Amino acid sequence: MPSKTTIPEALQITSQIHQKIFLVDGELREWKGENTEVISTISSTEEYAHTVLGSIPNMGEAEALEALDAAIGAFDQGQGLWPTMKVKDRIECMESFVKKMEEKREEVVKLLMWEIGKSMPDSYKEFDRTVEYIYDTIEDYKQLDRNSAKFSKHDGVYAHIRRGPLGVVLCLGPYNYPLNETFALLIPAIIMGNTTIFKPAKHGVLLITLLLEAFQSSFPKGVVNILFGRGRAVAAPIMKTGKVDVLALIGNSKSANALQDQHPKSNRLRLVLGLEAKNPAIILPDADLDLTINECIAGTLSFNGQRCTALKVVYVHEDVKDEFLKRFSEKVDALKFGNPWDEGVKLTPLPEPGKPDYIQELLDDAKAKGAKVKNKKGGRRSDNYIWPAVLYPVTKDMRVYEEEQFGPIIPVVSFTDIEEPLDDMAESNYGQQVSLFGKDVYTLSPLIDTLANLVCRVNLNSSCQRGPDVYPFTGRKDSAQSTLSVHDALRSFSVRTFVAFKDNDLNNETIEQLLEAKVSNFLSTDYIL
Ligand SMILES: O=C[C@H](O)COP(=O)(O)O
Repeated sequence: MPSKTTIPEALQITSQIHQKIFLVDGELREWKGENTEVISTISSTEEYAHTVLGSIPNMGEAEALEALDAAIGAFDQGQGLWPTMKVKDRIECMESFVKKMEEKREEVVKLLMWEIGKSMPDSYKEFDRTVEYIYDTIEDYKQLDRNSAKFSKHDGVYAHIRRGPLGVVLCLGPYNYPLNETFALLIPAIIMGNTTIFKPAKHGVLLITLLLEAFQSSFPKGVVNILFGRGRAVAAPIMKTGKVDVLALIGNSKSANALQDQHPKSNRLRLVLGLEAKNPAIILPDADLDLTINECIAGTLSFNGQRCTALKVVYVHEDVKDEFLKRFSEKVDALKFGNPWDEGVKLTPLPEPGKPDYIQELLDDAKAKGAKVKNKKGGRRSDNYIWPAVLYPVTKDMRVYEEEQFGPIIPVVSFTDIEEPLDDMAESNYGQQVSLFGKDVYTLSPLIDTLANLVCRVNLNSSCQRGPDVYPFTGRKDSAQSTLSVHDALRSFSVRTFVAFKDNDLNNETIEQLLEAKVSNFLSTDYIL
């Protein structure tokens, strides 16, 4: 693992990328219009102020509609193209892509650090986790296909049931996991036989351009179309046509709702959405505080709290509140701030110029309404960074109680009756995960049952997280639509479809011939009988 990266090295990578290229209908096309500068997140520090890493095309309606036409063409042209292609051939395309992607590991990781400020270990983890996700998806897809080889028979009717694609998928990924979360949508959508239009987020976008050629050379034309620009300029015109079958987005519900509203037949639209969350930690009086504090540090502050799964409010029982606040605050102040490649760094620059100002607003609002900053460094500004603030007591009238802060600020609420956090969770607009810290099984057991009906994942004595990627990733209320995971995503991007036939002489003969001919995925699978 390289120990350091430098601006010249980052610029060398970006200068080798042909930054004015986009992918439509199997062609890497040259963009001749306006561009937008990509400024490094590390620019928020004085040392690297205003480092321009490159630029990306500022596309609009014309390119968006060309990409849509290409995706529709690749889906609709019938026999032999992507949706009807033999499963093993589709798998070969995906294997070819992932192999080419693996060759780009070092460059992609460096751009993750420079573009979004993710620490070096976490950047490698994001890349490796994504590659593993693709291989696991391929394996799971093979298994799905193998299982579908079995015929059903009920009341004299045979059925061969498979999973088929839904159509055209518009895929929009987030800046905090520009590779992993985007590909957690894109890869299952593609492998299931859908065709796609993908637009990366505004941060973490150059690293996608590193992979354009791998996409172009691995998949038939029109299967993957990649555009750049603002969501409003690119995604909205596509939605307005009403020709998108799936909106796949990880981001905020405001964008998801706005796009959904553009679709004239939104009742036909499948939604695969990963949205906001306000995951709480609940600390019971008998919790192991050493473990709890470590888990809460990771849960609240990994990648500066810029994770939808981050712990965004801590409920601590009154009996252990003082000790928790003291020790937790000391640990927060002992974390190391620095550039992503610095050894042992836990806090890194924030990507959006407005983010530290927003955190400051939340902090000022809470302080004006009676909360105190419990850690010595809390709220200090250094360059464009704001040091994590541990806030107590936080009350319902404060903005930080309600809003998904998605950054380094930690609201703490104390309770004496467990009904208090449970009522808050029941009233919340969100329902993704919870972390529960405690030991007594007779207290934990009924609580786990209750919590499991309020959120979709209860983490016992551990922080909230999405992975391992084989586990379901979803949420209740405004937190999600559909489920992601290696296994679930294949189902989220497909529909069950089948061929049925009555048991008669003509059919018996026809089926035998179809099985023999092996020309379609139906009634002729390689694994059948
Ligand atoms: O932004 C939300 C991500 O899904 C969080 O994923 P993670 O728990 O793996 O960091």
